[in-house]
Amino acid sequence: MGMLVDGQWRDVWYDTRSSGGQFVREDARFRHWVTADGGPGPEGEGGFAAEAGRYHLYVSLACPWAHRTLIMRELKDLAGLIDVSVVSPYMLEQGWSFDRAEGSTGDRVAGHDYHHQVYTSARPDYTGRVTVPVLWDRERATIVNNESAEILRMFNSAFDDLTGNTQDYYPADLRGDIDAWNARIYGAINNGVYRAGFATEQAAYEEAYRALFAELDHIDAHLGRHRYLAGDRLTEADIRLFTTLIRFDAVYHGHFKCNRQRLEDYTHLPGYVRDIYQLPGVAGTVDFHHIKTHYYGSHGTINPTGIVPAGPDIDYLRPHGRG
Ligand SMILES: N[C@@H](CCC(=O)N[C@@H](CS)C(=O)NCC(=O)O)C(=O)O
Repeated sequence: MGMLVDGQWRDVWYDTRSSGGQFVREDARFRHWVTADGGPGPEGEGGFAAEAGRYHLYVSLACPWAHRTLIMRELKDLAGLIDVSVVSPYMLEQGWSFDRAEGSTGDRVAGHDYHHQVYTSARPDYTGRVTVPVLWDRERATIVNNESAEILRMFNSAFDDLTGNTQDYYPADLRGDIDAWNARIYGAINNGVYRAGFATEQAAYEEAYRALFAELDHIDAHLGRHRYLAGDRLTEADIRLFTTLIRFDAVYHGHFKCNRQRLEDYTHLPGYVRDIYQLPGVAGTVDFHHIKTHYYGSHGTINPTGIVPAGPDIDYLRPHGRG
């Protein structure tokens, strides 16, 4: 664990002292956009046209943010156009690293040993955290974007002419609703589990814990009336929620002390998770070995022994009863 400062790797843990024991997530730094014709995207310069084989996705199978992009890649038939490198599940002194053990792939573009080298090859004097996912452009040899929410949007539409898949997970008529769900789910749930787990003061932990379960309660009730968050259509808001929920009982409940109850103890959330898990292509993106090994094996301050729990034993393929 660490970060780059002026292109030099420093092995430092998150600073929670300056924020009253709270974990504060840093904004991603690379914000360019791939567009169908290479024209400018909403936040970045142009010059990144959608092309088969040009872009590469660096992910961790453990990471819920990277997981979103892997799911969208499946749902949008992008696997043949955008290839993937999978980092080692362990994030230790050098941060994310590359090897070929345990289902990792190594760095398939440049053969780097460490993910921070991907960042410094894009920007030699980079200062900031070194995170996954990263969308890499082979042609310009740089990072296009390292913010999963934006990579998700690009995957949703930029490559449609190449794939012929025009399924829209951010449809214009539902955007207000989707944006509202995303905002509350990011704070209370996606980032909320981390705010609970990485808190270093009791009050900061309890505040995150309360907000997390209040929001899960709210969503569980909502899912009693609707199949998905925005009604009867699966949208990106569901994908963004799913990647946290599928990790909940295996990791966040124990490791991050989110233990008021298990996700499986809710009424509607478990079937909703299975519904999404059973969509074509999704189950193949879920790797519980990487998920558990990463969290329990990488956070020495939280789990010093590195013992990885054997359970839970949950069958995500049993009927979901929704639909
Ligand atoms: N806002 C980013 C966050 C990504 C992120 O924080 N990824 C984690 C893994 S789950 C990471 O790489 N952390 C390394 C670090 O913070 O040093 C996104 O959604 O893409």
